Amino acid sequence: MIRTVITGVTGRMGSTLLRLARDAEDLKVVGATQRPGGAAVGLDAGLAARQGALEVQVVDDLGRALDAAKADVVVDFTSAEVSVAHAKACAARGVALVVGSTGFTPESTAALAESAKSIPIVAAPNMSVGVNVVFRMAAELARVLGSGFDVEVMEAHHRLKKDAPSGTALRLAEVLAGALGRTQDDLTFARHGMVGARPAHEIGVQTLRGGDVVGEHTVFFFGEGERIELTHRATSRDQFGLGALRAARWVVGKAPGLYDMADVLGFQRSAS
Ligand SMILES: NC(=O)C1=CN([C@@H]2O[C@H](COP(=O)(O)OP(=O)(O)OC[C@H]3O[C@@H](n4cnc5c(N)ncnc54)[C@H](OP(=O)(O)O)[C@@H]3O)[C@@H](O)[C@H]2O)C=CC1
Ligand SMILES: O=C(O)C1=N[C@H](C(=O)O)C[C@H](O)C1
Repeated sequence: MIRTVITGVTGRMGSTLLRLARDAEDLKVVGATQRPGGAAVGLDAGLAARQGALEVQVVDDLGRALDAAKADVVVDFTSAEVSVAHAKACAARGVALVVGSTGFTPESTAALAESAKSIPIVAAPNMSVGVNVVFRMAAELARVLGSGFDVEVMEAHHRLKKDAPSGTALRLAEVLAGALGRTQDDLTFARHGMVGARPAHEIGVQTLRGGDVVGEHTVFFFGEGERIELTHRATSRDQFGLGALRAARWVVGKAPGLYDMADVLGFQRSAS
């Protein structure tokens, strides 16, 4: 049994993860957290996530949850800032970590990498198998099509999403830039006013927000007289959750390092 702690259990992903983990035969949920002052603190985690009772009490501090339960792994979908603090709590106790949070800055990424010097961490902006295949397909298309096609990324998410563009769209843009020999400086995140003709080197990233959209990403390759669109549509959060639990099984017992879903899926080996 892999002893698992889920953070942010009343969140959209936290409650999804709790349901999927309790249904998994090889995982045991031994801890659950919510932010300090959250209404679920002190309640049964299953009931707090609007599911059946689990007999695990929600606590407001990951360190305390880890001290109370001998955990193998923490699965964390909260926010970048909170995930950095959670990584420190895991590093102090030698517990492996899976991070799905997005909105990382270069500073928070560096802080996560610091914790990954003492524990194995899988961090990925999108844990679905489909999206990770799309990353590879997008890079391949960009390489094959080359500079004759204008590349744009568009993402759509529900109205409650806090960060923009999505972590997935940012990763797509980085992957495309890498494949085309371009850099972060070539990414354009908004256009408004007299912006002039589109420079060939640009990679545009556009954000839509509304309703209950789970997550949609399209890469457009606009050519002369033709275009290619590569789209992934998530219609359920379960694929993110199942991917995260696959990462949780994989990461336990690995050497310290910062890993990606590509490592989990066997696409590459790139601990840093
Ligand atoms: N990698 C992937 O595949 C995916 C990544 N994501 C990312 O995961 C993150 C969460 O998304 P989502 O579930 O939709 O967001 P939610 O806002 O629904 O969930 C986040 C939860 O974390 C809780 N939280 C905040 N601070 C703490 C803390 N200190 N300790 C414990 N819990 C805390 C929040 O509580 P409260 O609301 O009370 O503040 C909330 O319940 C986002 O960054 C999102 O982009 C989402 C889907 C897939
Ligand atoms: O916040 C979300 O909902 C999602 N966030 C991730 C992102 O920012 O890429 C992944 C997924 O699309 C859902």
